[in-house]
Amino acid sequence: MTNQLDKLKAENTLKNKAKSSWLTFFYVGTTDDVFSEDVRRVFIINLFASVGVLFTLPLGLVALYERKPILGCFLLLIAFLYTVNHIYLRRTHNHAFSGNFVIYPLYILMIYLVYTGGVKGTGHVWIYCVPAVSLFLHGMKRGLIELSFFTLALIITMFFTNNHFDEFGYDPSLKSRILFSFIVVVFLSGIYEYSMSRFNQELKETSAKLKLVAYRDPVTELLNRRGMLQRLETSSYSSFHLLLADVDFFKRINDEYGHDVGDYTLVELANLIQASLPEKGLASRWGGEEFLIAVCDCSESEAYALAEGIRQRVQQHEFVYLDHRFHMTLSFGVATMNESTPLREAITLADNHLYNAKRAGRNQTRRG
Ligand SMILES: Nc1nc2c(ncn2[C@@H]2O[C@H](COP(=O)(O)OP(=O)(O)OP(=O)(O)O)[C@@H](O)[C@H]2O)c(=O)[nH]1
Repeated sequence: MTNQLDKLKAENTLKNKAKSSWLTFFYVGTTDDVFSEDVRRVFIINLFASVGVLFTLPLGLVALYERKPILGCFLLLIAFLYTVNHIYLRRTHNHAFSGNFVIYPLYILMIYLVYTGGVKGTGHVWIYCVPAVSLFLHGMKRGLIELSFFTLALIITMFFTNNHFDEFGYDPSLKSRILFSFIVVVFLSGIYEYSMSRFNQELKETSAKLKLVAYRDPVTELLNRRGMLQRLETSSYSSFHLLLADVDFFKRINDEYGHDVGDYTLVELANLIQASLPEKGLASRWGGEEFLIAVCDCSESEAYALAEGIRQRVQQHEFVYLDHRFHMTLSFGVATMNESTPLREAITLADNHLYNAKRAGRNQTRRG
């Protein structure tokens, strides 16, 4: 039984690995934000270019074998261009330029196929992939403009040039059927692209809103505990100072004036703290009436001085809410996070120092 479970687990891990390397190939390593329009375009270009190589390479070889050197070389050139395109995209992630690499050779190839008839007069059957690729790569506006020009080129090639279409014994009405069915595909692809980009936009907005709710405190609009931890844990700084502040006797404000005044006090305190922060300082609402501040690029004494500055500023500030006027004070605990003191340990230290500040009578700053 355990053996079977282990086997199943190993199989799943292998499957996941295969899946992620497959995705990494098409996303060229940019799978972090799959809602991003840029990432979506990179994915589509790569997917299309890869499918393109899969088709143009064997068809090019077949064309060469059937002694159609121009068509064969054209197809092989496209297979080569699409392969180079993947390498270029992988290195630069520049999808705007890379998209042109995919679409313009495709337009030319399609017109060429319609003009010459391709292999045994089947060239025109490939034009239906153009609308989807064009709209995917260039979006609605530019895609539709380019498709109008392409349709015009198609009309000229089919109806006004001495093309090879008639050589294959097709019914003359087939040309107009090809044109109309192509326009229908343009229309359907347009609808699909429009709904996809709207859906994507809404998904992005919802995701941004959810992130805001998940990482921000709605009362003070500061980062909340989760947001602050995420910022600190992913910070590129190997050392910073933590200033943990707790409002003294905050319960009395709620009890005396009500919860609304309590909320107003928290907002006012958040504003005072934000206004006192240095350029690289970060403030958060750590808990009920606790604020955690992080500062870097300064000495421990400077971090202590900052805590004292905020404490004095708050002490001198008069809080006014309707006809209520009152003063508040803060107690601070300061600690430093560095190579020898990891983040969680530094937070605990700051908390201990804050506790000492409270025990020593409040309205003061303590450090190690
Ligand atoms: N208005 C309001 N009150 C809050 C909020 N979050 C926590 N509180 C209140 O904050 C108060 C914290 O009280 P205590 O933990 O006893 O601390 P304190 O009164 O500040 O006293 P010391 O910390 O010991 O100086 C409680 O009454 C909570 O209800 C909030 O979002 N809004």
